[in-house]
Amino acid sequence: MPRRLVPGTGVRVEVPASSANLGPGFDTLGLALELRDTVAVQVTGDRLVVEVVGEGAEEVPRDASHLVVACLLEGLHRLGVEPPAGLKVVCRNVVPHSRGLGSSAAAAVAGYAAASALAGPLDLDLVNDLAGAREGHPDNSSASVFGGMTLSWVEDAGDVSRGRAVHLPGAPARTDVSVRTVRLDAHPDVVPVVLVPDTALATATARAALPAQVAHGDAAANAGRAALLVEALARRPELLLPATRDRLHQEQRRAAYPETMALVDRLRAAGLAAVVSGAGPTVLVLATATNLAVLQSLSLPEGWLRLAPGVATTGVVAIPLPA
Ligand SMILES: Nc1ncnc2c1ncn2[C@@H]1O[C@H](COP(=O)(O)OP(=O)(O)O)[C@@H](O)[C@H]1O
Ligand SMILES: N[C@@H](CCOP(=O)(O)O)C(=O)O
Repeated sequence: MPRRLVPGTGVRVEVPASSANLGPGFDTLGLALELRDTVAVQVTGDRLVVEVVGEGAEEVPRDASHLVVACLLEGLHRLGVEPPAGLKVVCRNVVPHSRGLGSSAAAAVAGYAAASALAGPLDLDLVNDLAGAREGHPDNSSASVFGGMTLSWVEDAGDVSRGRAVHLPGAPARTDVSVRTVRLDAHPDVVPVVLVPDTALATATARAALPAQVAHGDAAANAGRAALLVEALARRPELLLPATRDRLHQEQRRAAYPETMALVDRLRAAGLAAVVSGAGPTVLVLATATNLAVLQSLSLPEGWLRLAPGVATTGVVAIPLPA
């Protein structure tokens, strides 16, 4: 028998943006950024009301297909909670959409976290699993869930250690993946700076530009750089420039974001650890106290915005709302 939520029950969720890949850590590494979307959910009378202010307000739907709402309803269903007859969902969006700052992952995390917190204590592992499965790559969503720097991987369906899978009678088939994450603190000298253009690129479009196969040498080179990057980000920021060299995805997507790659090339030539943020077109610079002034002295192309949001050391939080 599904549980029912009492009208008046509510929760406010705050979820950080993320930058994925960080160069060679394709689909694996993420860094949470202190730019937060806020979603307030209240169980009400008889209909769904969705209000949106801020980023994406002109574009996103106001019905059950809204990404936060869809994940919220799916999460409740998986947790054996009857979808309430009425819901008010108020979204205050700060994370730019389709720029490579993990807005869709943040929205999914917000929806699943709200469901989990309404059903009981917030279960971060469950949220990580569901959001990673929905996104199809766990790098952004894990950073939004746990904060800091995250290393995520996916267990195979047959792996006995797959852990937190949820099977409920009547629920849709569970995904055949289980997301695992290790969270690390970035070195305090690392200053993430994002350079955000005024043009959008859907992640799905950028993923479609990737080749189906990669050369063994490129894969081996990336494995080495990704391993080095963990050490550079956590303990030795002076190694960030070589550690952020990628051979698996950035060059392969150059045609999808030529201005982004031109900027990455220019910044790297100036000694800055610049990479494409996620699937672009934003550029992420992992600056340090020693080279921040160089970055600040460089001009940006017309229409680009420079932000230094800082690392979000905490991930998603859920705060109960008074009835
Ligand atoms: N806060 C949000 N609320 C509703 N939908 C969102 C939200 N954030 C992102 N989306 C959806 O996700 C799309 C962007 O996802 P995606 O292409 O993966 O880019 P990003 O790099 O920003 O995650 C938006 O066009 C919108 O459909
Ligand atoms: N690993 C993914 C990351 C996508 O990040 P987003 O912020 O652009 O959604 C990829 O590179 O495709």
